[in-house]
Amino acid sequence: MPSSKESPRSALAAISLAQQIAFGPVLFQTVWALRESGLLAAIDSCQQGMNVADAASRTGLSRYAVSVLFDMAVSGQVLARQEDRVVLTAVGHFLLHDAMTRVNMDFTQHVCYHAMASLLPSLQQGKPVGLQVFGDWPTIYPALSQLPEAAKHSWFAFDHFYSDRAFDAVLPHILDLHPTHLYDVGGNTGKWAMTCAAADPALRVTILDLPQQLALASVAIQQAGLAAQIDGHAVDLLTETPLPAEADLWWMSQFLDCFSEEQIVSILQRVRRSMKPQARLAILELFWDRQPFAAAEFSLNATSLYFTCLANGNSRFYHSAVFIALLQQAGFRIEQEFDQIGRGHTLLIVAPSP
Ligand SMILES: C[S@@+](CC[C@H](N)C(=O)[O-])C[C@H]1O[C@@H](n2cnc3c(N)ncnc32)[C@H](O)[C@@H]1O
Repeated sequence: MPSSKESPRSALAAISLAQQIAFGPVLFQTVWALRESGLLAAIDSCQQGMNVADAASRTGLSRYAVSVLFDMAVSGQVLARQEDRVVLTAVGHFLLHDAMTRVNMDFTQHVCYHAMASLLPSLQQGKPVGLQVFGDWPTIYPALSQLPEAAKHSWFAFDHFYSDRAFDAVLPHILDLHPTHLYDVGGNTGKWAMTCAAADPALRVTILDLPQQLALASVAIQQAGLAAQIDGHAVDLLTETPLPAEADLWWMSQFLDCFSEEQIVSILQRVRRSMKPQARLAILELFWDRQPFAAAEFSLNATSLYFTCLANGNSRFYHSAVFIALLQQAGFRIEQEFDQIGRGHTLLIVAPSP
């Protein structure tokens, strides 16, 4: 995949990439069918590769079905032909075995695929028109607990895949601040709250989130036996409801990217007004400009369009300079900054400006 800084070198390479884009959804569904039918795994298990007849008898698919899948997958460089057999290419190997690729494909198929056909009207109207695939909701957040099972599972797996890996890496930085009461703003299913509570039994954690999310989180917290340390505060951060003011550390992980620039400034200004003078705000975010790999930048920019089409119509993964300017506009200054936490996250420790 060329990065945003490279273009295909020749006209032939460029028109070839253009065809891959033109038929991109077809290749995606081909790989999905290969994976879900068990064909990718079956081919992987045969050292000598697999021919059409063997593949048909292993999967119950017709020879016709196997042959069209094989031909497309060879053209898409997922499979390679060796005489009358096919083997997995390196791309096919990652499509089958790589956990990140699987989580991304599941999210694309179960959450985004049908909705993305409404990208243009979503952009034109500034609303997540694609969300209508799942029902009549203003944003995806109050709908999360009621999505169809496959979409719900894939949404949470996608969200957790990235934040879980960052949580372990970021925990020592947070414990270094010696918080006594932490507000986990947009705490979702309570994973971070539970990670912190388990790491420091003296720490109190309050999750601030929409009531629907708190209901999901409280079940997990009860099950983990951490209800004495973790409580919840139901709040819609997009309303002017007063915020609690007890915490010495406010925490926002993959939260502010759920909002537009104006909403981010408004939320941060309200948090700043509620913060105790010595309190700090820790922000864990993904910035597309701080990714070391072109594929990571590509994935973040693709996910921004999920925000456009399905989440709320006006949010995105930001360029770090844009985001930092919003922090400053809301009256915060950066005290500490750590890049490459987990899978491409950045941790910002910020304080209210004097
Ligand atoms: C992308 S999830 C991040 C979850 C978690 N912090 C993590 O790092 O995995 C965003 C969270 O923000 C919450 N949220 C979205 N809009 C909100 C609002 N207007 N008020 C309060 N919470 C909101 C959602 O319910 C969800 O739990």
